[in-house]
Amino acid sequence: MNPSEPSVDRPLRIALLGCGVVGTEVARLLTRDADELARRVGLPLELVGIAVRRLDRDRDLDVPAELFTTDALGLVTRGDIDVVVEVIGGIEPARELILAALEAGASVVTANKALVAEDGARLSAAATKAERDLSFEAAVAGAIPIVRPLRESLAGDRVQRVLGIVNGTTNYVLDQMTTLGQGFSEALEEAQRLGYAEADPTADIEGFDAAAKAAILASLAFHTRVSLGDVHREGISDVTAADVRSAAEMGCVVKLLAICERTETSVGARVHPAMIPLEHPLASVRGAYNAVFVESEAAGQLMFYGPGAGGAPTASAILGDVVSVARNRVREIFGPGETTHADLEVIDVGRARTRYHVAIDVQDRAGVLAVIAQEFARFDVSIKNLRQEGHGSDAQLVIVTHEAEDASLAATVEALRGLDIVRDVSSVMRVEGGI
Ligand SMILES: NC(=O)C1=CN([C@@H]2O[C@H](COP(=O)(O)OP(=O)(O)OC[C@H]3O[C@@H](n4cnc5c(N)ncnc54)[C@H](OP(=O)(O)O)[C@@H]3O)[C@@H](O)[C@H]2O)C=CC1
Ligand SMILES: N[C@@H](CC=O)C(=O)O
Repeated sequence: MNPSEPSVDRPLRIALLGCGVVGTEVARLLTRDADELARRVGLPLELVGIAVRRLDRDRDLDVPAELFTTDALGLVTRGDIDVVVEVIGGIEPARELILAALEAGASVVTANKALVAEDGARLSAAATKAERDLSFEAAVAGAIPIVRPLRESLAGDRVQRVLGIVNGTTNYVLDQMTTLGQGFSEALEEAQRLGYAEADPTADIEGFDAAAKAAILASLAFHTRVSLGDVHREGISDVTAADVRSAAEMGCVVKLLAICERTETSVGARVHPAMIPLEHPLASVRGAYNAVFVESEAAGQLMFYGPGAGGAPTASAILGDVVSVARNRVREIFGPGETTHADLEVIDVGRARTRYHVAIDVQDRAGVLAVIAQEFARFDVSIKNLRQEGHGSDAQLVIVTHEAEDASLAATVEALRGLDIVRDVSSVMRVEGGI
């Protein structure tokens, strides 16, 4: 057989698991663009079933009612499915369904970052064993191509750092708070209404979603397995209007960042709010947009930017994967399979190097600055700048440190809290990206 000739000569059958914000758009594009997709793949793609939780729901989708089923397992194991698209979310039943689909001979496309971050190694091994594809471009940063660039385009380079805004909901909320002075709850409700948030928005707000994406990015970028539990995680629920103001006074903006770094022998991944200077490219990432900076040895700095959440943008990434795995099915090939072959130590956030912005409410009396400075020096943390606001019982010191180990910075803050001249350490936030 000529390897460039298709070895399958019938329409490819697609099963869709989930028809919510993302699934609805996937089904819409698959049906609307059927002819065009058939030309790109080499064979027609036929949507043969859509698994949902409830059949009685009103759906804004023009497909035959008989496509819908509540028997997702029956759908993926019926024996003639070529590609399963999983957009249910969460761990179970998504994991069971994906494993069953692979075992039944289907390739799988998923947007499920929670599952890929938690059990990516098992899913990947199952795909390799079944000689099928497992693709998850939509799991990180919505429409932005970043999984494939890390897994394929940069596979010959040495990536040193990945710094990104990878959660659309929290970026939307922080942006609304910063630019419109909107309240936290109001902004979150809006993000939910626009389809950006997870089914349980705690996953967004508390940083779990971004941490899952950081685990996937670090695993791909550094070719070593980084799991969700390895990622240090802080969300944005403690970010106050005062933090946002304080950042603005320093010429900064508050963003929820995912930071993945490697040394010769180790990797680290963390997610937390941070102040970044307005002139930094990530500062201008607005609304539900995402951006991922990649620093690699040979290529230098690369930036990937685009819509990070929402039905249509996410469906775009999924359809890209569908076309890609369908082309492989047509030729009966698969790959590239597991790419995490290095075995680097995953280090704790305490060993990460960063800077802190600290606002300390103090009793303003003689020698107070010396006492505070001494605490920083005791933990080997150097002060970059210090400014005093107010005086007497209203005095506040605002300090920005030089880079130090996160553990030393945390110990300094702990020690400050124990001083009798300190009324409160009212804000502690990491500072990233220069200034
Ligand atoms: N929304 C976004 O912007 C993005 C989402 N993602 C990921 O995409 C996935 C889907 O997200 P989203 O579309 O927003 O989620 P939704 O909550 O909008 O949709 C979930 C869908 O799954 C169906 N479902 C739930 N449980 C089951 C079950 N046990 N069996 C069959 N179907 C079930 C629901 O059925 P029913 O309709 O009957 O309730 C619904 O159709 C998640 O993994 C999410 O993390 C990734 C990138 C962006
Ligand atoms: N809830 C997620 C959706 C996309 O991954 C987000 O807000 O980024």
